[in-house]
Amino acid sequence: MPTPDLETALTGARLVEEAGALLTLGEEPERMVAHAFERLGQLVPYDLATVLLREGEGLRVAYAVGPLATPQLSEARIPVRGNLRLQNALKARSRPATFEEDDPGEDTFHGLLEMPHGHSCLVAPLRSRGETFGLMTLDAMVCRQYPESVLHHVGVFASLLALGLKQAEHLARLAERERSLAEEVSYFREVQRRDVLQEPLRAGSPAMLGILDQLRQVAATAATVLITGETGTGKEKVAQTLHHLSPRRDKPFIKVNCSALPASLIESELFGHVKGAFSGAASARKGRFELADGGTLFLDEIGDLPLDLQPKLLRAIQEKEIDPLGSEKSRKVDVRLVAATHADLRKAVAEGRFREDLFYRLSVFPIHLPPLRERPEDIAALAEGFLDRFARENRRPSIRLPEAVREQLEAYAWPGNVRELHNVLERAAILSAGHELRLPPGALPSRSASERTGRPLTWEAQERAYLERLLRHTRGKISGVDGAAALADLAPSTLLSRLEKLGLRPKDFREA
Ligand SMILES: Nc1ncnc2c1ncn2[C@@H]1O[C@H](COP(=O)(O)OP(=O)(O)OP(=O)(O)O)[C@@H](O)[C@H]1O
Repeated sequence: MPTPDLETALTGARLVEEAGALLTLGEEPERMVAHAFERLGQLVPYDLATVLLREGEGLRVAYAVGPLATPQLSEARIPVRGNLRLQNALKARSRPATFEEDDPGEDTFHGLLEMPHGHSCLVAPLRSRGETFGLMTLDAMVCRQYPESVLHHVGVFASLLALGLKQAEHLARLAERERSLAEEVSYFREVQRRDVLQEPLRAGSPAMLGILDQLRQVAATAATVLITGETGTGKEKVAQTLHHLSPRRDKPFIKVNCSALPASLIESELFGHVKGAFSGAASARKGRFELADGGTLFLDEIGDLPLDLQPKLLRAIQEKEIDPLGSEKSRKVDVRLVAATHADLRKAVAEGRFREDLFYRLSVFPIHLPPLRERPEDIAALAEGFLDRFARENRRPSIRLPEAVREQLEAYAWPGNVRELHNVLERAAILSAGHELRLPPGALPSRSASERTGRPLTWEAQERAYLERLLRHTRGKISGVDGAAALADLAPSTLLSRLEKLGLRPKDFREA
């Protein structure tokens, strides 16, 4: 028959063994603490068991279990100042201690719980790497519940509990870090994918060649650049080119479209947020400013940036510092800012929709992209670039741009600018079977004279335009009284040979 002391020692050893197993299971911390304390209760009964973690000058109730664990206790703050027992327990070399609470002022949960005079308490330090990061406490309503003999086992239990808590904390931090890294990696993959498709800026007109010169000069500096121009004129292309010409080319080029995001999201998208900054912010997130650190941040449609965010952007540019949402600390960022807009920012300033100070700060180096109709000399270079890319991407032999088609393209007004040119050429390339580009009928919607450039068409382009209209009118019919030859007052064979010379096929107009 074991003596009571021996029995306590055996139960203690078993308990510590079991608690050790529970605390290294890698369970979610709440469950782990609850399970471990349940085992401990078999050796040292309690009405309240808690884990108190150091926070600022005091302690915070992180976990509380047992019949006395009221909701009021959870997350409650416990002052340490003026409480000698807690101060001693938190000292570097403190050991688990038991005492009877006779001075209500010394009571750990004073003001939170009503405990009888002289009830039993036990406090043990929680340590990691030599630092006491918290305390574990046991309280029982009755007197003399905790004999000195259990202190050793409670001490070993507390060490295991400390290890378990720290492990849980590290695992959570790792998981969070992994999640945020995965997000960054997928973001950069996307950016890189776009960069791989990156094509050089094409220029043939004096205006664009001049802009290219300006880009080379300003690229070397850190100056903010404002690019203006109609939609589709190549503002983003120019911003990318600036980045590639600059010493920042190996760092990220990050784009934010200020009009694509709801106003409520732009702030956190640009500047990031800390965990819990707003409901739904389950974890911290880096903003685009930080993602662009060392590189270039391209703010497209800057005219749509909400007025109340404009001072924050101004501060980011001037102080090179950002304040993530919910954070008390500013962060330094080294970002080259390029902004673009199709809107008239001066007008927006005059109407009070855009801050004047921000406008001046952004337009240190303005670049205006003229509409494509004002620089037809770019069209051949652009078209050849698009056709090369199309052939490469589709593994097709290269497609030539016939002179007559080029002239037609140059005579068109391009309301959608370079983007429209790209789309028209892509469609034409798909429909052209041979090595020469053929514009399908109706590829360039005809516009009223006032919408055109005013530049007279060449003879050939004029002839093509006429013949296309003619064939559309007769739905590809050549002979007969209502055929195209009769209407044009030409012999059918003459008409056919002209059509052939221009690469026009009557059958293309039949279904049109
Ligand atoms: N000079 C150029 N050389 C080669 N490609 C160009 C050039 N200008 C524009 N592009 C191409 O034309 C398309 C439209 O250009 P981009 O997206 O840069 O225009 P944008 O002015 O930023 O348009 P938006 O105002 O609608 O955002 C893109 O595919 C772009 O790569």
